Amino acid sequence: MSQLFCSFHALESKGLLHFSLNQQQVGGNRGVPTSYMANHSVLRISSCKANSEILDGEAYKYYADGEWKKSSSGKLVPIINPTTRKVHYKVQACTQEEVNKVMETAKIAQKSWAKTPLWKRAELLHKAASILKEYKTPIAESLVKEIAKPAKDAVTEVVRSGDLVSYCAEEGVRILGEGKFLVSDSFPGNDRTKYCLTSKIPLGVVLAIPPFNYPVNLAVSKIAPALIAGNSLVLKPPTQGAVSCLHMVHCFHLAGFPKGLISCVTGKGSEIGDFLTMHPGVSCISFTGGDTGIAISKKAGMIPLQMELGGKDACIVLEDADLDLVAANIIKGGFSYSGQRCTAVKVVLVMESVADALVEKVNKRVAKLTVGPPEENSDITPVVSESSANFIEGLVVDAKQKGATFCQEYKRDGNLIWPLLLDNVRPDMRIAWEEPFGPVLPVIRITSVEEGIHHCNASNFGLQGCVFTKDINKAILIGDAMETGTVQINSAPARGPDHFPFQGIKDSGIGSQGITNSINMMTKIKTTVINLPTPSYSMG
Ligand SMILES: NC(=O)c1ccc[n+]([C@@H]2O[C@H](COP(=O)([O-])OP(=O)(O)OC[C@H]3O[C@@H](n4cnc5c(N)ncnc54)[C@H](O)[C@@H]3O)[C@@H](O)[C@H]2O)c1
Repeated sequence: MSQLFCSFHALESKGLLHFSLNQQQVGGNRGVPTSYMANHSVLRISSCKANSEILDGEAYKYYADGEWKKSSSGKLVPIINPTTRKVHYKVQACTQEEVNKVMETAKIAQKSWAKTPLWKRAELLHKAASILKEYKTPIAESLVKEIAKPAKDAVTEVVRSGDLVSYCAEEGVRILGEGKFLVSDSFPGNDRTKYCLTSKIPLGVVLAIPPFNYPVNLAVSKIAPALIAGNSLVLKPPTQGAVSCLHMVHCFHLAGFPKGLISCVTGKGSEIGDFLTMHPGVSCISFTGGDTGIAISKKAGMIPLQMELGGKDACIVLEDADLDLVAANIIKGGFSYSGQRCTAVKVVLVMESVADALVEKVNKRVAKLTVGPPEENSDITPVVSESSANFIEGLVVDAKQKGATFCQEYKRDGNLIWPLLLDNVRPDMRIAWEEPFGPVLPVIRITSVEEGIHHCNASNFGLQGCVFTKDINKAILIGDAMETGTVQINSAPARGPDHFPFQGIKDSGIGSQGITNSINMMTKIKTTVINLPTPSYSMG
């Protein structure tokens, strides 16, 4: 048995090799193992082969035409580990010429994919989902190193992504298997001489651009609906998160999707970003991120756009709320993954009469949050980059100068910022409106519910919001008055479960996500009309 084991410490240090070889060898189109044992020191032979495919020395290759390639640019983009602030990975800096080639092959691959039966498309997606779950360890480890996601949450992100892909395959065969049948005589002046058949057809090439904070989950939430609907897919991963995305794409490669159907191009936004989003070969853009999405929307051509952008999710707390429940949700909603979530609670609007009690309860819980490296599963880990930490600090300094009450001392070490609750924040402070994307949470005391709704609606964002009260009638009225894509009653904002519709209004986005909505968005309706020489009515 021992001769079947191989150990590659160099690769292991890159988070690539974490599986043990056993004798129940392998299945799958490209030699993918059917099962792995997470042994953390050795690896299956087939997995050695697979991983050597995606690495060139220290650098990760990009994926095009079913192959792992080095860019002809000869240049690499470094990925900085937010914890150590040192270069941890390197990815290819793809050129515009390489983007052109990817677009060409994506277009060709899509044509035959559209002719692949729906059940076969679903079957491949199920296969990719199960490989993704088997590969959770190396993908999760990249998430830890690239974006400082706590180790446990990193695994959860990958498993959730596998579930999303499977759910999407199932949902796709149901909703794409149905069309409509219309008859002409329902419209005034018409006899029943026309039968109209509608079906959903693919758009072509979908460009997917996810953000750094959920690079795997927010990539598959675009990839799976695009593929089940018969589109091809070009992925442009975020720089921080690119290696996790490449590992994830490798799972789709191993599942055996046709060549050119999925591509993953890495590189600098400044060199290939605009080139990709304005490329004539792109038929649809699904983007999740910040203000970059607004700029992309203005530059993109006449194609469907799915934009999920920033948020400033308000948490409105009424006098009758269960304050322990509110405090628990503020901690979960405001501080998990160090506040780097689009749906994080980003401003608390609490009735003055219960504000002292709530702030005290939240402070007690803040004191229990652990702060440190993601490898140790700390609650608060370094934010993604130095520039992000500097931005957050700018908001804190502004609040200090304008007289906010600091419930904790402001503390920062490199990219690590300790959790901070700012009480008595006023509307003239930047943090009342801007998205810190860090573990700093403002509390604004309000004297009426209307004041809270007004603050929520005065924001340029409208992603989610939440309201805490025991009075369901009031909750409904307040929820209806809040100009946000979703309102949560008695819980923190959240994107999942992934089949729920998810959308922002105003600067928070265009269109709606969630599995069903994304599949529909990545299709268009085609109709075929059968014209009869004489009217025909069924009698029975
Ligand atoms: N609404 C949502 O569903 C949702 C979910 C997660 C994150 N977000 C938002 O994302 C932001 C944080 O993520 P981020 O910092 O990665 O966002 P970002 O806007 O800086 O980057 C998002 C993506 O755009 C790419 N990009 C940058 N310049 C580009 C260009 N010119 N052309 C094409 N692509 C380009 C980046 O590489 C990245 O992949 C926050 O504002 C957060 O609220 C929103």
